Amino acid sequence: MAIDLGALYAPGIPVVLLVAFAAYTIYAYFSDGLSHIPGPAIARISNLWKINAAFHAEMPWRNIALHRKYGPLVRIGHNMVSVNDPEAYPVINGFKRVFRKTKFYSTAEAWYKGKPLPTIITARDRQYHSQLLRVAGGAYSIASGPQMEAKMQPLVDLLLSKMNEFGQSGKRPVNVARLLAHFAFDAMGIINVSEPFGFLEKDVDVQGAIQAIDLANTYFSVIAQAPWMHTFLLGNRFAQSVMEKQNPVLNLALAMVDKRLAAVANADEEKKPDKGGDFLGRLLELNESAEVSKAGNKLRYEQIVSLVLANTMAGYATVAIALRSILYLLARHRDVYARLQRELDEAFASGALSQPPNHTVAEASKLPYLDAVIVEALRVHPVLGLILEREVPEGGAVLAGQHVPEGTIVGFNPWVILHNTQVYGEDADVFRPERWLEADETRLREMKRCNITFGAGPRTCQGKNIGMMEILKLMPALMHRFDFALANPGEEWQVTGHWFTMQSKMDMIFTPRRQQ
Ligand code: HEM
Repeated sequence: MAIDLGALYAPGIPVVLLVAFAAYTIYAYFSDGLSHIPGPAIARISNLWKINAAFHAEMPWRNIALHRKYGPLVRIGHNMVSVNDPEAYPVINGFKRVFRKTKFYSTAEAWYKGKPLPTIITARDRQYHSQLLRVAGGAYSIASGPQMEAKMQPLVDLLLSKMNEFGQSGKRPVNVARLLAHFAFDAMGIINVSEPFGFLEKDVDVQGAIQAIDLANTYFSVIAQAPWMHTFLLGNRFAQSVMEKQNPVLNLALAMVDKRLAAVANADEEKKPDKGGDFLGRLLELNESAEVSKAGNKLRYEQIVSLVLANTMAGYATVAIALRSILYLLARHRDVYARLQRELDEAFASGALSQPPNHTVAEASKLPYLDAVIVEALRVHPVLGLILEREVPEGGAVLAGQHVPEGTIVGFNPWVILHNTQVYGEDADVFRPERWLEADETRLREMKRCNITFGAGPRTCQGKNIGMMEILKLMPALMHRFDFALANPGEEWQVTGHWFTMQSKMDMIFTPRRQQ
């Protein structure tokens, strides 16, 4: 009699699968030593929760909701804990016991000559990062000085004239999200090499760089939730042999560096490009200094390119997002708008702000309500929407009273901590600049301590002063020249909850306030 092998094995296969699944679940649940930390069931055994949240571009809001349900520590993936406790802040972001960045960041690296090119933002190795920072640190400070402010002025003027031109003096809606992206990208050309790329002037996405960053933002936000996936997709020699040469942002960075190096090499002493006048000039100058050589920190060509590349990506996206938030939130909150307008008008009338277009960043930074509006807009809508991942070092750590083993991925999502109701009040989700002016001393100190708009600790933002310079240069001039309002006030803007929390669908009408 023939034996039907299929019939014999058929009931066995589901049982084997079930047992294997149960064994994996128990292993995954306990193996990372985090079973005492609460979180959604799926996040306790896999990375599916966070991949799903990133895939749907909803990480900021889902991450906030989890903390409101489970408390200050939430397990959001295998071996990963999201933190929302101000006391854990100095532990994770301290200078003494550094929690290094995770592989999450490596997936954002461009490739150059067949290898990933770590930047000052993505670098995980402490020594490598320190070398970049030791040389470049000085270049970030000079780029926000008065010389740079003067170089930025024509770009501000151009933006205002484009708002008027495209809006036909207040008669047509303007795609302001696009204009601000063009402004912010050109601003990085000025910061790096004193020259805009031409986004604003020509109203084009130069070399498709903005589209490339948008695509990279989507890819990175999802894939970085399980970095091993990157190796099988774009993080390998085969994919990069096709893609490397077609990376428009890398190509822009290479072109900036090559052009400057050629100018330096060819010009006679008197015609040499203004050395300290922009980021790259100052960087090259510092890199040639005896001090840098003596300390063995001299940067190689590709490291210089990586710094210019990092600035271009980070500086464009963050400032574009910040400016969009400020404009949109002002347009939505007319009482705030009116109060800010009064402050600016009085400042122009009294001379506290010089007459446009000559007001300075130093003058604008003294206006309390303008400052509160900017800080509050960046708090309500942080530019980064994912966790700033860090690895718990040897010996583990105590976070929110719980032991977390070494090797665990931990971190703060700016959206979570900046919407923390214990720190910012029960109305933490509301845009209310007054909270920064009304808070008593203790509360204000805590609000500032938890303000990770620009990151924190050893990996804090190097371009903060540059970003603030752009915002403070633009906002008073814009509000002096135009009244602005949403073209479609009945519709919400669109926000992408990825790494860069990009916004769109916020067209506005810009009505000239004075005779031009
Ligand atoms: C409103 C504007 C900006 C905001 C809100 C912002 C925010 C941030 C945040 C949150 C981080 C930390 C990221 C992390 O821990 O993973 C960061 C890092 C960084 N940002 Fe910015 N940024 C802004 C503008 C800029 C500009 C204009 C530049 C360049 C000119 C820049 C260059 C950098 C660099 C180089 C780092 C990495 C620092 C390091 O790891 O050593 N940022 N930024």
